[in-house]
Formats: sequence, C-alpha cells, structure tokens
Amino acid sequence: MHQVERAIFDLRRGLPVLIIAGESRVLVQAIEGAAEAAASRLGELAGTSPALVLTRHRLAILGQGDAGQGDAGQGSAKEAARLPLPDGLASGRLAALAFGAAPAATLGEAALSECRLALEPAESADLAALALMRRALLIPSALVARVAESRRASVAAAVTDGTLLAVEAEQAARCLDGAGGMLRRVSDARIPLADAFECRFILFREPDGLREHVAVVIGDPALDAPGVPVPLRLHSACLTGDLFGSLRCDCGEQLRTAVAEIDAVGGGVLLYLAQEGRGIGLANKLRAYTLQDSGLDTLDADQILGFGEDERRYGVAVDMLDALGIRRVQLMTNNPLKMAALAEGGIEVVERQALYGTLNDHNHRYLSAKAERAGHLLDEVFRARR
Ligand SMILES: Nc1nc2c(ncn2[C@@H]2O[C@H](COP(=O)(O)OP(=O)(O)OP(=O)(O)O)[C@@H](O)[C@H]2O)c(=O)[nH]1
Ligand SMILES: [Zn+2]
Repeated sequence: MHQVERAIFDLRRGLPVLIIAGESRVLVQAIEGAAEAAASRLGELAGTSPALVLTRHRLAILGQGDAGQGDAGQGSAKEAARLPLPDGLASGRLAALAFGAAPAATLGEAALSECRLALEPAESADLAALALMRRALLIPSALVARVAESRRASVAAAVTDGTLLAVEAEQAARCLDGAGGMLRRVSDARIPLADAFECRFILFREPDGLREHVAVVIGDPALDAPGVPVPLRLHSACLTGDLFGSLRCDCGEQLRTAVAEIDAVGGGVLLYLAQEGRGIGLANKLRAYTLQDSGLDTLDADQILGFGEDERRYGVAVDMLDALGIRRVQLMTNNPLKMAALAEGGIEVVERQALYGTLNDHNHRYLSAKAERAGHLLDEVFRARR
C-alpha cells in the first residue's frame, strides 16, 4: 500500500504517476497547478492524446447529467467520465473545464457542447486517479494519458529507475476507504483548557500516515462502563473558524461550547477530526469561499470544484471510539449524517443534543443552505432569529 502514499506525494508535487489496471497503463497528473505544457508533455511521455477525467458533480456543472454513458453502460461511467482533450488546449482553458466557475462563459457554449459529445466512460484507472486526487486534497480532476505500446518500454524503464512511481488501480481506488481497525494510538498528554480543566489529548494516526485525529477526553467519563452513554462531540476541523473565529461559519463557537458543555455534565469525549472543509481540505475550502463571494451557496461552490455535498467519512471516528472502549453515546450534533455514520459503525446513538453557534450576517447563508439543502437540524437557530 505504501506506493499509494508515495503516489499521493508525487501528485501533490505536480509529478505524473503511472496507474496499472490489468493490461492497461495510464499516466496521471493533477490538474491543479498544471503548467501550460503539462498536458502535451504527458501526452508525449505516453505516446497518446491526453484526456481530462471529471467527477459526476463537475460533469453536471458542464451540463452533462448522464456523463459518458455511451455504449459501455458501466457503473463507473456514472461516477466520472473522460474527456479527450483537443490539441493545444491552453492550461487556463483546462482549468476552466476542470474547476472554473463559468465554463460556458470562458469556453463558449459551442466548445462546451463539443466537449459533451466527446465524453467517454471512465475506466478503472480514471476512477483510481480521482480517488488519489481526493485523498491528496487536490481538485478532483486528473490529466490522464494511456501509454501506447511503443512507449511501454520507456515508461517501464522510468518506473525501474525510480523516476516514475507505479500504483495498481485497485489499490489506489481503495485509498479513500480507510483501513478499519488499523488506526494507531501514537501519544497523549494532559492539557488543561480554558473551558475544561481536566483534559487529555490522545493522538491517533491513520495507517498511511497522511492524517492525524485527536480524541480529547474531557473530565473523567466512565468510558467503558457498560450501558452508560458517553457525551460525545464529533468535530470536523475548521482552521478558519476553530482557530481564528471566522464569522463565515459557527465552528469555533460550537467547538468551545461543546468542550464547556461536556465538562459541565461531568465529562465525555470530543473527537477532533482531520476533515477540514467537509473533507475537501483547506485549499479547496478557500476556493469554495471565493466562489461563495460571487453568490453561490456552500454546496454549489463545492460542486463547481467537482466535489459532492459532503466528502466526509466517519470510519476513523468509529475506530477511535472502539479504541477508547465507547459503544453508546449521547451525540452533540445537528447533522443527521453523523448519527447515521456512527450507527452504521456499530455505535449506539442513545440521544442527540443540538449544538448551536450564533447566527450572524456572514454565516446566515451558510447555515440556511445546510438546513434547507443538507438536512441539518437547525430550526431553533432560525426561529431564535425571527
Ligand atoms: N467545503 C466547505 N466546508 C465548510 C464551509 N464552511 C465550513 N466548512 C467545514 O464544514 C465542517 C463543519 O464541521 P462540523 O461543525 O463538525 O460539522 P457539521 O456538518 O456542521 O455538523 P454539526 O456541527 O455536528 O451539526 C468543517 O470541516 C468546516 O471546515 C464551506 O463553506 N465549504
Ligand atoms: Zn467552520
């Protein structure tokens, strides 16, 4: 599996990697930051014309609901499609296609409709490439080029001499699944907090070494007492809100309120999860904020970038609870997906407790979109404002 982690680092540095899917060999590179000549260089290396792989979320933005279904009718085609690139497409236009806010205005409706006609079903290497981009917290789109027969030997030589990394598509595609039960407890320390004096921070590391999550044990909860539900907050990281008190969201306030309330009831646990920006990463969240400044809501902005409504997965949270011996919880959240994810992981959610921040002019639209479009239980917040 360690080839996959190495590939993620190479992709983040803007280098190509080779994906092996059965007999097929595909060179892949991140679209994000791709220099002017990146696509043609990749094509030269592979000996074939490059293509762009796009997620179904992005395809919908390009006006393609049924992406690349073609004659293949594969399940994969629904998730993503491959767009063969016209020769000499400048990088600005590549970016416009992959994650631009107004592709029709930038490229022209005629060019866009040609693109739609050219779409092909995504193959397993393409889907693997998208999984790698997501895990790497890059824009979920990839430049890809199938390696021609005539280039197989030179590409294989680059793999052998270590200048090019090769990964199996099947392994790469699984990089988002996590590795259940493999989370490592690494270190811990006592940290008195302003809102809760008795706290212990326990750091967990994912087996691929890419993400770390912290369990904050507050007070002295009876973690493994059978039947007693533990007060629990699952908190997704938000650098801007948690650390700087950004007014664009309510995260910082929720974080501090959760710590204080858990302490007030005698103790419990807060899991601080490395899921910045609902799992899309800080770089993409900042991009999404800029898109929101031009009028989009939080969900539409993520979709422009090629992401779904919520990219978070909660397997690591379940693993941390298992490691702490917690089976029944009283969950502080307004998000039904968190409750469902815990239940699916075998954790009994005995009760839900709402957790609100303050509504202001900057976070109003964000919170309404969560309530109206993502099913968050925020009625009280808006009722209080009326
Ligand atoms: N993509 C994106 N992420 C955002 C935006 N605003 C806040 N976030 C992220 O959304 C997540 C919010 O986390 P939480 O407060 O734990 O989760 P929640 O889904 O709001 O659910 P509860 O707070 O438990 O009700 C954090 O990862 C933030 O970084 C935004 O506009 N776009
Ligand atoms: Zn936030």
